[in-house]
Amino acid sequence: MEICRTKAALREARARLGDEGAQVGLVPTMGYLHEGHLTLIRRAKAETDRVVVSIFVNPTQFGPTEDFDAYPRDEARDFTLLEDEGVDAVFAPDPSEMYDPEAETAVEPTNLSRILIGRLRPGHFRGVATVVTKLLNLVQPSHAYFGRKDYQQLAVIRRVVRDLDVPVEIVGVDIVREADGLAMSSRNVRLTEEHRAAAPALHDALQEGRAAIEGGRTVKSARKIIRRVLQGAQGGEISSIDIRDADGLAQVTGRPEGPVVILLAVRFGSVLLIDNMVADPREAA
Ligand SMILES: Nc1ncnc2c1ncn2[C@@H]1O[C@H](COP(=O)(O)OP(=O)(O)OP(=O)(O)O)[C@@H](O)[C@H]1O
Ligand SMILES: CC(C)(CO)[C@@H](O)C(=O)[O-]
Ligand code: BAL
Repeated sequence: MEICRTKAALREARARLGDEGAQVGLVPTMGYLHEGHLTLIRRAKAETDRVVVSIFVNPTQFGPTEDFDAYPRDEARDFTLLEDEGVDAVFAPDPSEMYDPEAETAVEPTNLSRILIGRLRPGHFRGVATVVTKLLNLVQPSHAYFGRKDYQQLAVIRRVVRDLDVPVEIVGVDIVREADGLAMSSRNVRLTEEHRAAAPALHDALQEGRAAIEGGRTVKSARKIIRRVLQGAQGGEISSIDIRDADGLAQVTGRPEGPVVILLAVRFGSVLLIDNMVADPREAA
């Protein structure tokens, strides 16, 4: 596995990997890898000839009071895991390598990046869209893999690629969960024992919300049910409960007629957990 610290080293590795028209899969991550990340990597391995993983805790997607410094990191362990998965190259640059201090260009879908998580984390999706665009330009993959756990992020990236004619196939991968339903996330290690025990309430609430929508309830009624379940989570502070059109994330009211996505954000101490689930009333029993 080639370890690339600079953009120049990455471009050289990419040229070698892409010989004879090989298809290249890119899996962008912020490291501290878990089974969710490994599932993305295995999918990339199955669908492409060569796999590049990036590990970069991107400072520009964190707000000034957010957890950039506290974000968990363990590069040595990550490299071992990637080696074991048969990854061909890893890109792990310092922020100073990634960003020219004089850069003045950014990428941001104007509407999609300002709703939902974009309201909770102003500037977040501008940071994500810009760094992902840079990674796509550097690696020039045929396919790039993203988790559905970050549902809005996936929508933002699809929008960017479509609007800017980026020649890549974006692949969404289902959420990988712990046995008790909690969505895997690098930030889960920062939960206290009490908060960790309460956190599966997000998954419980999503399941109840989905059952309500698929049972013909209105959005308002489903939100009420979800709120009640989340209020039982000791130490959890509800940041947002949203039920939106599953494709474009437009607002939905009344009784949904097509697929919707239920999006939750709950704060436990300084850790913001997010999760989501699609509900389709046409699946009603
Ligand atoms: N449980 C999961 N199931 C599927 N994909 C996941 C899961 N967790 C993360 N991913 C995906 O892995 C990629 C890298 O995510 P990232 O490195 O931010 O990990 P993370 O666990 O989401 O961390 P955090 O949410 O704490 O920032 C993203 O595309 C993300 O959606
Ligand atoms: C896509 C990403 C690697 C961009 O920094 C990040 O937002 C993440 O890990 O989901
Ligand atoms: N996986 C989302 C990255 C972030 O929370 O910044």
